[in-house]
Amino acid sequence: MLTFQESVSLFIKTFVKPFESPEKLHKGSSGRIAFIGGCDEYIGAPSFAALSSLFLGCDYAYVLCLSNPNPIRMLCPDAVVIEMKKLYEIAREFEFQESGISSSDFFGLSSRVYPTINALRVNALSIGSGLGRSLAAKVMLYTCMKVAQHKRIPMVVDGDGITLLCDMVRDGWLEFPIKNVDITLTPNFRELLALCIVSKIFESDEIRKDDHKKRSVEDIFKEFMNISSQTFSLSQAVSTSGDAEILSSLDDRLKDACSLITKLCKLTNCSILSKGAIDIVCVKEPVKFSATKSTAPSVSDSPVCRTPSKQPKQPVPSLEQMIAHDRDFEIVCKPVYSLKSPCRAAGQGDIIAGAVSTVLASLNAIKVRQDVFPDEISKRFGGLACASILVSIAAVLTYHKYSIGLTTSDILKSFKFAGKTVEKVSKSSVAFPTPFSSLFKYFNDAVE
Ligand SMILES: NC(=O)C1=CN([C@@H]2O[C@H](COP(=O)(O)OP(=O)(O)OC[C@H]3O[C@@H](n4cnc5c(N)ncnc54)[C@H](O)[C@@H]3O)[C@@H](O)[C@H]2O)[C@@H](O)CC1
Ligand SMILES: Nc1ncnc2c1ncn2[C@@H]1O[C@H](COP(=O)(O)OP(=O)(O)OP(=O)(O)O)[C@@H](O)[C@H]1O
Repeated sequence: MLTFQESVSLFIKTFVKPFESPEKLHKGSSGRIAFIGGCDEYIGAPSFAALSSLFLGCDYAYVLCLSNPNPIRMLCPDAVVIEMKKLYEIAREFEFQESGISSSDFFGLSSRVYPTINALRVNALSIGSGLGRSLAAKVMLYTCMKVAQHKRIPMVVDGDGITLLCDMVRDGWLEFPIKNVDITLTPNFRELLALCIVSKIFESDEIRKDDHKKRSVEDIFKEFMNISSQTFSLSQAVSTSGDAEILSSLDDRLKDACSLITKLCKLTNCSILSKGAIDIVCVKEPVKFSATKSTAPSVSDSPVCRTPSKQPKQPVPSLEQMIAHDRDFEIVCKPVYSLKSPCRAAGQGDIIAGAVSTVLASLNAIKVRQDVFPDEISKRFGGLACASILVSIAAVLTYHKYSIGLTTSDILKSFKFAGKTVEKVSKSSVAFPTPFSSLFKYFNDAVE
């Protein structure tokens, strides 16, 4: 297993490798991604995600939105924007019904949109940025899971997508662990807490046993958020010294957060990039699809709407059962130390979702990179941590320029130089593994 810094550096080295032989490239070689997001309220979020992916080298971005597509087309003319408003309108009728929607109507709606999503030639799906929480959004989430499973492509679930996923598990429509779909979750603090609640992590024996100090998981969460000022300085020290492995000096509470996220990863069977003052990347072995034709993700036959207390038919297995069942379940979970911008402009999470999707699409699209890494986990870890670091650096550099006037659109403009930075670092003679200070310096040079 590679160290943190080795994983990130190797990812940087290999990320731009295909560009060395451009004659072999064609449109889409470096990633084709569909972003499913955007509703009447949120136009910016899917545009941020799609632009972030295009800026990091993705060749082709689709946006499938539940609203009028024209504003997104204006914001993001480089993306192919597909309108799914009809689904929204049909589903809305069911939302007004007293009894909610029946399972057969739900699956009916899903099968109406399945052909549209399945027809897209993509290496990854990314759902949730500004998706809203309508019934149509839920149908899109379920349908994307089916498509991702059928096409055997990675799927990123962000923002409202995570909230809907939690709702569906709570209402008995989906079960954790999610099987046969390669999902990476990118929760913010609130979404992480929702995932923990719905996965019943708080009830697992392992958590109770671990929690000598009898703190509730909510307390651990609060402390996790409160450590930001301490870990912020540690993070800065790591970034400048280039030593990302000073885990011995890690705050105990950050260790708690890592162990919690590792358990969540096991319970959900999803990789996780948890966003906050310190991003935490938790990567599991990518899904091994069974050789036989896969079935849809398990969804029970119960109504999907207005049944908040509906329980899953089968109880979620305990952590011990899962570990016993999945003996070779390998997981790496580490905090990502990086300089952070103190300005919390909304939409930064959407940029991360775009970057993460690009990394996963590119790993999926270009098989040659797979030989360079000793194992799948290091490769994925390097990619996700790299995405987090690049967005953070872009935010810091832009903050230095605009101070509190910083907006997410400004960060995106800087993020356009992430690709150039990665290319320069990969071609430079800086030591391997690359110190983060070098990454920062190259990014700064590129932006200026
Ligand atoms: N311009 C746009 O179109 C934007 C759309 N967005 C989308 O809007 C949807 C909902 O996101 P929202 O940001 O409204 O909802 P969130 O779930 O992120 O936040 C809801 C509330 O949770 C609390 N919260 C969130 N993070 C917290 C933290 N770290 N510590 C303490 N409390 C915290 C805050 O009180 C916040 O108002 C998502 O799909 C997202 O992608 C956002 O990305 C913002 C920008
Ligand atoms: N307290 C913080 N201090 C410094 N940086 C932070 C803090 N919280 C989040 N960030 C940075 O912002 C990024 C996005 O996290 P955030 O919690 O804003 O996600 P989000 O809520 O999904 O964003 P969005 O506004 O797009 O919905 C993180 O990955 C991190 O780099």
